Amino acid sequence: MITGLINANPVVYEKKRSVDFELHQLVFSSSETVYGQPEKIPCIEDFQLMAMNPYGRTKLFLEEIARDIERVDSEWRMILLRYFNPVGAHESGKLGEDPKGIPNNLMPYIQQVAVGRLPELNVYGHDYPTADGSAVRDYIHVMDLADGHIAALRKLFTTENIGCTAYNLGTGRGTSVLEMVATFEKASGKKIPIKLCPRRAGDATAVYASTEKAEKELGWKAKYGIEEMCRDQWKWASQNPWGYQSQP
Ligand SMILES: O=c1ccn([C@@H]2O[C@H](COP(=O)(O)OP(=O)(O)O[C@H]3O[C@H](CO)[C@@H](O)[C@H](O)[C@H]3O)[C@@H](O)[C@H]2O)c(=O)[nH]1
Repeated sequence: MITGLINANPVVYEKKRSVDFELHQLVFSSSETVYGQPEKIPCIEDFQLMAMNPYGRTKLFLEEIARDIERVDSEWRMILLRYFNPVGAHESGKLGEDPKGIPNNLMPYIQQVAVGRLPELNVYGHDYPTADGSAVRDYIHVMDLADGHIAALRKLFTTENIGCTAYNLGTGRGTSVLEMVATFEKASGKKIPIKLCPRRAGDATAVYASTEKAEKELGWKAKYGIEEMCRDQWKWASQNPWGYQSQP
């Protein structure tokens, strides 16, 4: 029996292929982005879903395809894991994220400012209806995320009638962009210069997870807070300022 774990790549469902490989169990890496601009927070798994940007639509489409497959072929067992915002690195400082080019995401960008590769962080949006005006997300340590996958696989292997079920992988805590910058500055001892910029198109105001379903059904709960996320991200960055490359 093969269990598939796939990320952003589209999955093409081919009956013949699934029979050849006996692939009928799948963990899909979905994303909090499928909640779009939620009317209420925390986000609960049975909320109505929507896409606010092209990336979000890929995740939404793939979730829908997974649900369609399960509806027509009950042999399938699928878990859709909705990652919130994964950050941090392995605590050894040897494994971390190394995006190509200028990073799109907040933490890799902050990290590159801290090591001197970029001059300042553009903070997209300072007029959101949040405590400090910057957008709020649910950041989750990558090691917690990894444990969440193990819990999901256990659930998949032991639950005959799981069907196609979604779980949030988040901490349940919302943190603003400016709070994240301040926490990283503390963890690294580096000043992160910021420039307040207009909102980025396609961004939601505030998104964080309800963790109840994952806690109850997967027996999984995030252990780390933003201090540990920033500590481990900085360990990786300070030991590997140019990621896996030597300095160009
Ligand atoms: O240079 C930057 C980058 C981001 N942000 C803000 O920081 C927040 C978080 O942004 P980002 O790290 O890009 O993540 P999101 O856009 O919230 O989430 C996307 O990126 C995540 C990390 O890959 C995925 O987990 C999500 O599914 C996907 O929706 C947002 O308010 C951004 O506007 C900045 O202010 N400056």
